[in-house]
Amino acid sequence: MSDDTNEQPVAVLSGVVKGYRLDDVDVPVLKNVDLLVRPAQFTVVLGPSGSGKTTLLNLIGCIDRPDQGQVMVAGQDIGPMSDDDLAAFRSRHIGFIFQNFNLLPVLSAWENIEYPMLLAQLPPARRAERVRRLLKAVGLSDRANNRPGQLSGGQRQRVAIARALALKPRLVIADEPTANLDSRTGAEILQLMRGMQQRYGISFLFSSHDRAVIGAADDTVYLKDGEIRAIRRRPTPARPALDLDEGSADSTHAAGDAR
Ligand SMILES: Nc1ncnc2c1ncn2[C@@H]1O[C@H](COP(=O)(O)OP(=O)(O)OP(=O)(O)O)[C@@H](O)[C@H]1O
Repeated sequence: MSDDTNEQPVAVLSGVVKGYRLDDVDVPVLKNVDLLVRPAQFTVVLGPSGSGKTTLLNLIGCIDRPDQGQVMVAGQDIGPMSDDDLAAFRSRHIGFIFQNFNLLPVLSAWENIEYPMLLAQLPPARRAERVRRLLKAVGLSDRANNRPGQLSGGQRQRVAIARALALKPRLVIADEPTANLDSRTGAEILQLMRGMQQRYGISFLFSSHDRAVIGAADDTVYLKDGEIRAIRRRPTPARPALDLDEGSADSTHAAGDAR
């Protein structure tokens, strides 16, 4: 690896090759990618359309496996895992945030956040306490019973952030998380994610064209034609992290959000 860090990474890619087969033709997408994703940082992947950003995020998000090379996430090589093991590993270690929020429309904010914990069979009392803390942390305690259709875009993304954190992941993958928000709301969402990242020591890995997201990045990965052309890292001091189930759940959101 060419990356230089003394910290335990959340993901390490070595010699990763990934392509797709279209009409009997192999289309290479990622070509010999080496990357280290630092813990508790904002990492943004930049690149032109078709450069392989989503393909890269899908590998690190354990949605897909490499054709060649190795993808280590939270210290585990995902290549040899069965589909079931990979799915279980993904839900335990990784949260996802999407530009379209992807909330279940018939469920309330509370139920959307609780849903991953139900699937993971957490006991009811633990679920309830964690949903309460997460709603407070994203500034939506008073919207627990609202369904997504009764929330603004920014509030929906807050619910999605809380849901992404429900199983205490080490890594949150956010695909253009501010793309469908106006710039002020996008800035609030960014600030909220920064607060979560610092408070709970979570890594955020973004794909984004939003200048505000790019400007906030600790690490920026430039992808072109399936190759990493440059990595810029800002030195960031390590901070002590809280456990989601411990300490106070004070809101870390920007003022004036609870519209
Ligand atoms: N499932 C698939 N089957 C076939 N080809 C695919 C598949 N997924 C992606 N590709 C191709 O791989 C290349 C890289 O796609 P990818 O979605 O990773 O790019 P991207 O950088 O995220 O692009 P964008 O910014 O437009 O979302 C593109 O040429 C795309 O057409």
